[in-house]
Amino acid sequence: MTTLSEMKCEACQADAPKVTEAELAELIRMIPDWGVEVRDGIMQLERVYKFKNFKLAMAFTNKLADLAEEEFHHPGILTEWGKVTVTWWSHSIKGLHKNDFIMAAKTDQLLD
Ligand SMILES: C[C@H](O)[C@H](O)[C@H]1CNC2=NC(N)=NC(=O)C2=N1
Repeated sequence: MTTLSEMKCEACQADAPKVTEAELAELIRMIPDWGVEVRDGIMQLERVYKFKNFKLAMAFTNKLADLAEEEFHHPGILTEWGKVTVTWWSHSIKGLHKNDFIMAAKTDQLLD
């Protein structure tokens, strides 16, 4: 069975469907270190990664930027000393698409 991190994002059209509640319940279990936040009515996936210092946090941030460009799907990123907060949602549909779960799983792989 293909895991989320092995999947590719699909082009995110403005009329693409948000994940249903049932899909959300199934997909969130596949990325157990991620939480769901709602900001300005927009559902988002979020995880905080901890690092030993700012240099390591920045190195992770740069790898994430490359990943986002490869998939042309981009996160919110807050990079601080020893900490990177990553937030995934689909701007075009103002909510969560399967792409966001794929990218969250791929983000976790950057730690390997
Ligand atoms: C213009 C629009 O932002 C682009 O088509 C892409 C770029 N990256 C993106 N990233 C995310 N997270 N959501 C989008 O809808 C999105 N759209």
